[in-house]
Amino acid sequence: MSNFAVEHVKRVRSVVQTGMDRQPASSAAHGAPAGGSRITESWIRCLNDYHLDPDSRDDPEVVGYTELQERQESLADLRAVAEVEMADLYQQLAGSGYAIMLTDRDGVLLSFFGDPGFTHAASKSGLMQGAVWSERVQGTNGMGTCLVERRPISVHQEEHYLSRNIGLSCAAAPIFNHAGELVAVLDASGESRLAQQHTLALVSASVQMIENRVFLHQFRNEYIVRFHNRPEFVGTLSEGAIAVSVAGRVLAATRRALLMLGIKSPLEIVGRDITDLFNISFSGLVDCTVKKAFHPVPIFEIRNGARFFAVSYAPLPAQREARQPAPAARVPAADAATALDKLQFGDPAMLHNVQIAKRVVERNVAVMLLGETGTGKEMFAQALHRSGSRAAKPFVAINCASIPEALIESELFGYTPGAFTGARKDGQCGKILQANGGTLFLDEIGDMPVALQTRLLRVLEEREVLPLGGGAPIKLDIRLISATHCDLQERIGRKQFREDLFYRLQGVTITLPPLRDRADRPQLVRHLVRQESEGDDNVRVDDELLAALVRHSWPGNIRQLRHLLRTMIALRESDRLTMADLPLEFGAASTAAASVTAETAAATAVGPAPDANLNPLENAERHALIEELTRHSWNISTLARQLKISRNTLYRKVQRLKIINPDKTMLH
Ligand SMILES: Nc1ncnc2c1ncn2[C@@H]1O[C@H](COP(=O)(O)OP(=O)(O)OP(=O)(O)O)[C@@H](O)[C@H]1O
Repeated sequence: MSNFAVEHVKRVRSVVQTGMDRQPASSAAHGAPAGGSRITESWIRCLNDYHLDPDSRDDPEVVGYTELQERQESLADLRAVAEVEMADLYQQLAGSGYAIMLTDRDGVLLSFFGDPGFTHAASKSGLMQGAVWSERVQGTNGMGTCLVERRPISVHQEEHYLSRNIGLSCAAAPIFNHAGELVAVLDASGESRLAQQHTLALVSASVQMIENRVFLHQFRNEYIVRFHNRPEFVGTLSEGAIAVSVAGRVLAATRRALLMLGIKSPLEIVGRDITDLFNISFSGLVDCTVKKAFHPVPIFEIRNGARFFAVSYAPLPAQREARQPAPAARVPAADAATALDKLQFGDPAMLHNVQIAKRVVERNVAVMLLGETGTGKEMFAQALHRSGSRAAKPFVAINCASIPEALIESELFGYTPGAFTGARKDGQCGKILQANGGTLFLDEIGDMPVALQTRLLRVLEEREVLPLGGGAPIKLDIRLISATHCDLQERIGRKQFREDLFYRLQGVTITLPPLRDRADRPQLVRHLVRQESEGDDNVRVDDELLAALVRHSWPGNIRQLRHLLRTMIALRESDRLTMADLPLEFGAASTAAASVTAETAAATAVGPAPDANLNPLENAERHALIEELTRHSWNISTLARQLKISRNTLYRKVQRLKIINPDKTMLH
């Protein structure tokens, strides 16, 4: 234990045992925490009620993947609103080393936006999705203590109970639903030594915004009365809002509304007529608002006669329709949010991308995805497709770079029977038509031959297809998503890409960040480990390995990372993956220098010479497999059993990776 930690533990015990909590907050010199009695009371709970060891070195408690998903889904509406505010808050605090987090009522961390400099360190102390930050588990801390106290709180460095958390400064505020139940906590945590008052004010303002937005969303099908004692504040963060039924009965009110009206609990007013609250009939307020063109009108509160200014908003026509049962093929909005949300784990650029995508889900805007190979362009396209009302219709992907030029035309447009020599007798329905009603994903669009670009442009403009070899034109209804890793502007300059097609394809452009720039790499690694181990929560990556993976430059992006993890999981000796599980090539590259590319790594590898026809990752896998085969005397059956894969799978791997037994005997 460091001296610092020893001192901290002594201080915690002494404060708790000698009852120094009764000293004034200014007595910090005597050992009492600067945060005063609230912190001391929390320390007492931690020691006396939860029996927590202030120097506990236990791993942070993290819930399983399925449980995390269930918890996230049960707060889907709140998260959708909160994440927009979290992104804003993150921007406001950008550069100050803060992460913004949302926990549910049990302190389970559901959403995380990290500062790149802080994310990795944060994940070591358990600031990551799924981690439990209740006071009972993590001792005095922003999120957990806020949950116990049900009010905003700052917990600054040594005020934390566990010595392992004393590097952190947290500002947390509770989020309540309209029934007055505490449903979540918003928190900003960082390693800054600066005071927290400013941060706490920002966090509290964000919470108010979240509560207001969730309220307006939840009661979007009802009348809403919005009010304030100053007319210019109606419609702002500090307004009060009351949801009212068509009959003029109060359905719910925001916390701010209750505060302004001096009411302690929503139960005091829910179900009552609005005329019990204000000196105006509901229909009178509605008429007056319309007459005054939605300028706030003065109204008087009945109990104390206080004057307010109010506006009554009717449910919008489209929102009224939302009461009708949704058509069967429609995907619920929560699912829509989930497919796109699952693509990111707190990286600000990815979050921004997801937000843009959500905005265009139901608008038929062409989307252009840019990004290096393996950054997830196709996965993003699929999530966008699954998120909208086309989800039940086909998603058809075509890679313009991998089909021979001569075949792209028939692949895309199809042909009628006997259209050309070698054509199938019964003709072929082209990919564009296969995608009709759904989504067409044109990958590597930059590699499409110019003649075909002209044809595609015509199809997009006329919205119909004429199959190769003739036949009647067919009406087209597709959502178009295209992707490329090349610089289309440069191709346009060299006349290799049509400028008019470029503008047609680029209704909205979304740029996927390379893996090396993503702030959520630790969370992404854990997510991929979970997927590759088929949800087995026992398989974990230790800290040293995680640091090496996060440091690596990843020329092949997420694809390369996924393949490496797949190999390591398949070849693992135990469920705790460590540096020893890394293929040698990777280890050499990663420890030699963070910026070394996988190509260089393959060149410096010790062991079997890399095969020039394989990419660096395949060479890494090959190396690992040769080692395992050697250890098992090249006995395929034994190794297959050890790896828990079939002999056939292992044979295929051996062939694909061009592995030959040095004895030249058959593998057995
Ligand atoms: N957000 C993500 N979360 C988890 N896995 C991801 C994510 N994005 C991509 N992947 C994984 O990375 C791999 C590559 O993804 P994808 O094929 O979508 O990339 P791409 O950019 O289309 O690649 P290319 O340009 O080479 O076609 C896939 O295995 C995919 O599962």
